[in-house]
Amino acid sequence: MKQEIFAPGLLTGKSVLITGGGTGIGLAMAQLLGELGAHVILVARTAETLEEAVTKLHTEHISADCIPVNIREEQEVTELFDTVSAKWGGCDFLINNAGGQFTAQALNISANGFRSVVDLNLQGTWQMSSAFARMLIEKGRVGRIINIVLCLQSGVPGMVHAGAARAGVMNMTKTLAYEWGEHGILVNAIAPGTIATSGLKQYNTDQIQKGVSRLPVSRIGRADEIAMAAAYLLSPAGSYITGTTLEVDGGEHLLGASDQIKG
Ligand SMILES: CCCCCCCCC/C=C/C(=O)SCCNC(=O)CCNC(=O)[C@H](O)C(C)(C)COP(=O)(O)OP(=O)(O)OC[C@H]1O[C@@H](n2cnc3c(N)ncnc32)[C@H](O)[C@@H]1OP(=O)(O)O
Ligand SMILES: NC(=O)C1=CN([C@@H]2O[C@H](COP(=O)(O)OP(=O)(O)OC[C@H]3O[C@@H](n4cnc5c(N)ncnc54)[C@H](OP(=O)(O)O)[C@@H]3O)[C@@H](O)[C@H]2O)C=CC1
Repeated sequence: MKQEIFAPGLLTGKSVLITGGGTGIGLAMAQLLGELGAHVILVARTAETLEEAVTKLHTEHISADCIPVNIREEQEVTELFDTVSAKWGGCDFLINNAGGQFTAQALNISANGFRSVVDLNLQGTWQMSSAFARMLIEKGRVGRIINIVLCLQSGVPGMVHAGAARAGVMNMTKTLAYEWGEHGILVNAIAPGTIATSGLKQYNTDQIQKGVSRLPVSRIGRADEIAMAAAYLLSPAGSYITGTTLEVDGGEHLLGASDQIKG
């Protein structure tokens, strides 16, 4: 199906670095962008998971490599881009997909609990974006960034830390699009709704089903539906789009806070 939507070889000659690329939505993006000809570089903390993903992609004739990195660690991020520069001369696209949180009522979240989620979703995304842009500007190359965020229009009950962090990323997306436009760097975000991945295992299945049944498109989303949005933004069709957040959520952003799950 995907091959019928996007032209074969659409991304040949391009390379894309995907954080959280060894699992779920990140792996689905690696698969589609790789099928379309891109060289994919997967980044996450767990080397074993990354290596399994790369092996799988190689069996599908996709050009893939991986580098274990914790995006919360500034030094590791700096070294990552040194390696990407030295090995491949840089890369064209960055997808900030790594992220997550634990669910808890706001009153049960400590300062450190809040900080750990902000560190991952906001600070980590900032560190990756900043290092990527510096690399491009130094090399005189253009590029694109996609930030994977969260559907948060009505607040995010049970995930105050993640909602706040992702709202920060959505605003950062606009500012960086503005500031880095002159360097030929496009910056956009995709806000997924509820997407069937192993990342959902920490949530109650009945609650997910209940939430999903209230959606205008009353089914759970698929990881490849997020991947197709990313392919669109990274293709020549996305060349005049910057500073926007694309909701791929079956209409979840139209629901009120009372329709959402409490932590
Ligand atoms: C409409 C349809 C709707 C459908 C509804 C479904 C919508 C789902 C939408 C989103 C889906 C996804 O994101 S899917 C992606 C899922 N993947 C993930 O979330 C995994 C990512 N998680 C992580 O990496 C980590 O857990 C992360 C959150 C960053 C924390 O990492 P750390 O190693 O720093 O964590 P720790 O050291 O263990 O803990 C740090 C502090 O947090 C506290 N802490 C940890 N768990 C806690 C908990 N459950 N409750 C309170 N506090 C907690 C600890 O006590 C520590 O605080 P102190 O005790 O004070 O020190
Ligand atoms: N599934 C859903 O319904 C939704 C998901 N999202 C977001 O989409 C993204 C992908 O989620 P999904 O695929 O579902 O779930 P996953 O749990 O599979 O994805 C999270 C990925 O992030 C990586 N990661 C976590 N922390 C770090 C870190 N500090 N440094 C580097 N990598 C890290 C993980 O790998 P490792 O643990 O090896 O580091 C993992 O590959 C996440 O940001 C998630 O919040 C947003 C809305 C809905």
